Amino acid sequence: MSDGQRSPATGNGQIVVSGLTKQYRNVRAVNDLSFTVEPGRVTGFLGPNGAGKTTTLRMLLNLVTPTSGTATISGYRYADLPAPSRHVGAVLEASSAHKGRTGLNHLRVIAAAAGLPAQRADEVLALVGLTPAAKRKFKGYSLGMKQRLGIAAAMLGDPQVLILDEPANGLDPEGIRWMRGFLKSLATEGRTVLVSSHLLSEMQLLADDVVIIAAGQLVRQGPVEQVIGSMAESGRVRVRTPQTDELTKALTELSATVQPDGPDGLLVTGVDAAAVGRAALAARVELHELTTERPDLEGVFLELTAGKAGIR
Ligand SMILES: Nc1ncnc2c1ncn2[C@@H]1O[C@H](COP(=O)(O)OP(=O)(O)OP(=O)(O)O)[C@@H](O)[C@H]1O
Repeated sequence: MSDGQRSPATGNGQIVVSGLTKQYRNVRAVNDLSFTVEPGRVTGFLGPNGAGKTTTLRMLLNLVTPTSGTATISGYRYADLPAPSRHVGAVLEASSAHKGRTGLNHLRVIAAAAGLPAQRADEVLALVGLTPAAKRKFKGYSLGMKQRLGIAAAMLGDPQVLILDEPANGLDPEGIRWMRGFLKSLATEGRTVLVSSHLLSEMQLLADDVVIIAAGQLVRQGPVEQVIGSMAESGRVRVRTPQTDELTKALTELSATVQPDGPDGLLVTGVDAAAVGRAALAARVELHELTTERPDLEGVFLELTAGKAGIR
């Protein structure tokens, strides 16, 4: 609450997912998934379409029953938290509300149902910058305003933990920038912020940590820079040369993997740019370009999830 009151079940805000599995009739949506999410950080939950992100978040929030495994928030299963709405705020899809209701009234109704003071509605509207639209009807809200209203509702109980499913969906660049600043500031206050997304470039700007899943399974978890760095070691070298055949032969002898890239280009993995340059010199091959490609999160993500069908 704004007066600093916290739920008795506040705990540390850590999220622990352990051996979590969800089997639907024909689909194993989540498959023995384990990861942790720390307070004071923004954690990006990444995966291609159908990877199991939404199912995992719904299991965390007790909206879907796991087939096996556990998901806890501050040591409690969501259903066992004494005052869940004061401990965990969630935005699972763009906010829906009674079309004729104003944004402020929408929040007041939710606050009343959760036993929170009506004044909290005004406070959270201000928090998300919607005060000027407080008295406007929901049906006139833009998608960006609806997203903000959803976040405002999630913040009513001043939660330690915030869970958002694709919050940047449909936002314009200004809205995305606002969201980024807002979520970072919540983490700076010591809250746990877990955000699912397939917008990898956005996650690179927003997240401190990432959890990457594909086909229901963990692919990689760690600080963004570490995940990118671990891939950078096996980064690609781009080469342009009029003598592609000679260079391919020389590099293959070094056990490098060489792929053609246009008529005079090669993409080389398994050796660094210096090794490619030395091999070219030794083989008297003329080089027109020699570049190490530093992978960004998008590249890491595609590489890590390659071959794992997202849609199952
Ligand atoms: N209620 C359900 N019944 C049957 N299958 C389901 C159900 N919910 C999800 N699935 C399937 O489980 C898999 C994971 O879906 P989920 O929505 O969790 O993925 P996601 O990573 O959130 O994907 P997206 O980014 O597309 O939202 C998909 O194959 C989906 O079709």
